[in-house]
Amino acid sequence: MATLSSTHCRSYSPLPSSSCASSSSSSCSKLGHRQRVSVSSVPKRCLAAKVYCVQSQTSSAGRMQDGAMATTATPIENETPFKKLKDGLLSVPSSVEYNEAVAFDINDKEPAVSITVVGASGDLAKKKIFPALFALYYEDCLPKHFTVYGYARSKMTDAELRNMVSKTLTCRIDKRENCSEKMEQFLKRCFYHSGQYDSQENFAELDKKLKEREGGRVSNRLFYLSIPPNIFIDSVRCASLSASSGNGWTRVIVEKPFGRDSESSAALTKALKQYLEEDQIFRIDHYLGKELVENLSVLRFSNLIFEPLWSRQYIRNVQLIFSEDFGTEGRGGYFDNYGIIRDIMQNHLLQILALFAMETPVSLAGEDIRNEKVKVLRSMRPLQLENVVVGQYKSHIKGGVTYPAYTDDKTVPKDSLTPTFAAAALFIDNARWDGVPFLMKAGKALQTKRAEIRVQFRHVPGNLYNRNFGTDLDQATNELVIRVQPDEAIYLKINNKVPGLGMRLDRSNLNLHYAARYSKEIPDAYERLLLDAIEGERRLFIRSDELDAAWALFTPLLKELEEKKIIPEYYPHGSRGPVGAHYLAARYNVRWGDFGADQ
Ligand SMILES: NC(=O)C1=CN([C@@H]2O[C@H](COP(=O)(O)OP(=O)(O)OC[C@H]3O[C@@H](n4cnc5c(N)ncnc54)[C@H](OP(=O)(O)O)[C@@H]3O)[C@@H](O)[C@H]2O)C=CC1
Ligand SMILES: O=C1O[C@H](COP(=O)(O)O)[C@@H](O)[C@H](O)[C@H]1O
Repeated sequence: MATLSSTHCRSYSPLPSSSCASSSSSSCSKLGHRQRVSVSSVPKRCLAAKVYCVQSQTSSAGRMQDGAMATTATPIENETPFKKLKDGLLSVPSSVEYNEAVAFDINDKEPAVSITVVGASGDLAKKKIFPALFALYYEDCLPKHFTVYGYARSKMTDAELRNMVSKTLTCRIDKRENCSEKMEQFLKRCFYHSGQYDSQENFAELDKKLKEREGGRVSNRLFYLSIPPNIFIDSVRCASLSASSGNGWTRVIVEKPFGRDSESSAALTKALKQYLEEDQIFRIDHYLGKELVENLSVLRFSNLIFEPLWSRQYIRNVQLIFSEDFGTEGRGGYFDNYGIIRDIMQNHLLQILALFAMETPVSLAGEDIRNEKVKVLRSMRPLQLENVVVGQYKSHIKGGVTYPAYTDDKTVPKDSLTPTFAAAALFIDNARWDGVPFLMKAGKALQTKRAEIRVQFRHVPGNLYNRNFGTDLDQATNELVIRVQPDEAIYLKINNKVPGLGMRLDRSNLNLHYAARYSKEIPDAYERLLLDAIEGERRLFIRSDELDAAWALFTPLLKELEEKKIIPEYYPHGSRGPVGAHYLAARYNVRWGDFGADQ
């Protein structure tokens, strides 16, 4: 089994030492019990600093610890339940079914990493989390001594979990060489424990099993809360009190929704912080793990040609577009309580906007980037009802097929007014973006599936070629399109002379089409984010003050929509969405870029 090397999975340079050291020291001071130590086995991104925090065994009861590594760890052979053999290897009790890694070398002091997927029987776990873990394993990106535990109420044996996981492991790795062998090896590292989410006793049983697998090593534990939000707190409480690591770090990935509004989000954060420090909470927004979203900063800050144009001086408007060509199928129950604004705009699109519009961070360190994101979010105007259009899809018959209405879903009330579509104009009141409309559009059951950022530039002043464009000068402005998905691409629409003796201009694309340019597959967002959480890299996770700022923008609007019972504009399933979105854009002299003839 390959170990996690600093260059294998990722080849970016480690963070500057100051960034790691500063984040470590802040968590040290907060807990009070921690001391700083140097250790040899460190996450890759902190190689330069090698500074960790250690929490003594007498730390505040029930609180999980992060950044902790045992300083004077009891020698492994004293703690391990495994029997010592010659050559320094340990054998495993026969009841333990494990792969080659069971033969622990006592000289190998690499920590164990236990990943517990809470809600392992659910949709997200099957669809995204297990496949992402497998892909990381396939790429040799998981730590040497890792174990995956599924935890949920459903009764399942280890074998049944493995069967479930193998059936749903439909990931990008599928067609690769040795996939089935690798899968077999991976599945041997997967186990299951059935328990209630509010039972300390059940989590204590899990803890016991984790300890067996960890074999007396320093244990680092990652809990992924892949469960409905109403059971987040119970699970965190029980995991914290009964199954947090005694000598390593403990981190918790929390899935959205992080509340429904400012109040409920603050209450959730407060409740989580009874058991966790902020730096142990990894609030996931999987859009931040998408390749082209990750690339936004590279595009802006490492190319001279973009950053100087990145302001009101040259940019007319920015469009953030999300559309899906299917409805809420199967998730209507969840969706009806949230709607498209909370499901997509307040998180995914707003996060992209923040990365797009933030000022240059001091460094690439997670806290520096998150500081800039918070600043730009706090410079934004809360959304106004008159700047928003909401819609809901209705049934539509096409080619003899009937596509259902949103309210045809049995888990959705017949009279639901929940928006499945929304368009909004947002504004950032700072020097860089004053007056520039940021238009967002998100919808389900539309004509296409896409997520993209469109940047429309201003007209060329005194353009010598104006007459070649006819009257529609707007058609002649440059547009930069960052196509997040599908078929990732970055292209810039330019005016170009059509070859020939005459002088005819057309619109052509300078096109960076990922599939054509890069032979390497694009990893799934969950792979990147899981690896980040294991490595303690928080850059792509949402900090609580960011979350507060995000909710502050949307909460007044959401309340008004609900209190006034605003009726959505109905649009046919599979259409381009409500026409109201065009009127909204037109009010700001904008045309949606995704509807042009040459999108
Ligand atoms: N599915 C998706 O595509 C996405 C999901 N999310 C978020 O991820 C989290 C998990 O989503 P998903 O997997 O779809 O959720 P599920 O509804 O599939 O729930 C996950 C598991 O939680 C348990 N569970 C479900 N409902 C309850 C309940 N009322 N009380 C106690 N346990 C319950 C079930 O396990 P058991 O009965 O075995 O205990 C279930 O298998 C949610 O917060 C969701 O909002 C975020 C983005 C996308
Ligand atoms: O968070 C969510 O995202 C998905 C879309 O994710 P994608 O990676 O497939 O684009 C969306 O379908 C879902 O409603 C929402 O909760």
